[in-house]
Amino acid sequence: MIEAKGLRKVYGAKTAVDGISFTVQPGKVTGFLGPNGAGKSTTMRMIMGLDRPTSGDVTINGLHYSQHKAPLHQVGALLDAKAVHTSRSAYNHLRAMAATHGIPNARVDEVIEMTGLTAVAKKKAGGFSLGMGQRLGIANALLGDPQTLILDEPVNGLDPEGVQWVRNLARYLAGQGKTIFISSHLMSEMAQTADHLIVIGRGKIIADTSVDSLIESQSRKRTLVRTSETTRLSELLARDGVRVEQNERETLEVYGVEPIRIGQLALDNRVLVYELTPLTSSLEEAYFQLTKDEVEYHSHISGGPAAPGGPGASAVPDGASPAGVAANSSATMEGIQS
Ligand SMILES: Nc1ncnc2c1ncn2[C@@H]1O[C@H](COP(=O)(O)OP(=O)(O)OP(=O)(O)O)[C@@H](O)[C@H]1O
Repeated sequence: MIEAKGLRKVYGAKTAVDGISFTVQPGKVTGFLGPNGAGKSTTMRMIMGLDRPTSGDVTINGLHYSQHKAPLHQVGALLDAKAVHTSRSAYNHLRAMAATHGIPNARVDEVIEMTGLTAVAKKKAGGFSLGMGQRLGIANALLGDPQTLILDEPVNGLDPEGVQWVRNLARYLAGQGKTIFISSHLMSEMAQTADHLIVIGRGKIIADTSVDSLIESQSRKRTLVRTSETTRLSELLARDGVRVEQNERETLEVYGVEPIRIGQLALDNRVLVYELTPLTSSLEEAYFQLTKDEVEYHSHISGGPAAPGGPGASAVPDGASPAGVAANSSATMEGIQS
């Protein structure tokens, strides 16, 4: 279980994460959803002890990352693994990592198999495609058979088969009772993978709910009504203060009331209705509604957003990534190996 309480991270003048509290439960896939710059990666880095919170606290199974005696068995993470630059083969990289943590080679074979890397395991990881790099990052995260898995945008740049694979893996591991926390800026992806969603915008939590409840809470209640007496039914509804729109002939869209109320009103007034269909927003619409004021715009004209390590960044020594964390800098990857 991951528990964050009042978690906050300020970089200079920028509040990346603004006092958020949430719990990520075992046995579920929890999606961490938000537009670019919302604070997802910063939160995940704080969970993994890579960034020190400005205030607040976050624990994994009751302890800070650094307090765990065998962290690799507690939590594995793939953080921002866009590329893996190493001259070692995937196999040797994982073996070196396993050796430093007393993990048997048999587990290396297992994770290579699980992540579909068998055919390329002896090849240099530096030459891997994006998808293979992601798989290696996930293999790395799975090495200690951790109870908790944290994946930051794991499907970015993957082909449909890779996306499906990550989805199945997440669901399989959650089914085994593990805590799975996955970030994404794509609602469509999360809707198919997650049981629960934590939505973040500009460093603040804007929803912490099940996928179904999110749709329910965001969708404006609308009913499609087909009747040959649109004018009469519109007048009857309007008399009750109900908003009605006529889009096509014999078709009304009625807002904010249950279909049964419309049906009853029609029946009481002997108006023939031949269709009453509740309309719900898609999850994508619900997400857009929720985050439309929270999107952060960056100018990329003069160098883009502040680079990590910029003013006010917390001091994490180069190559000091905790074991079990895959990252996209070669320095960090080598730091893990050594
Ligand atoms: N080291 C840093 N120094 C200064 N600002 C930072 C640093 N790291 C992140 N930020 C800023 O904090 C905010 C949150 O960034 P973060 O990377 O956590 O968002 P995100 O939700 O993961 O976004 P994305 O989907 O684009 O990766 C952004 O405005 C970002 O520019």
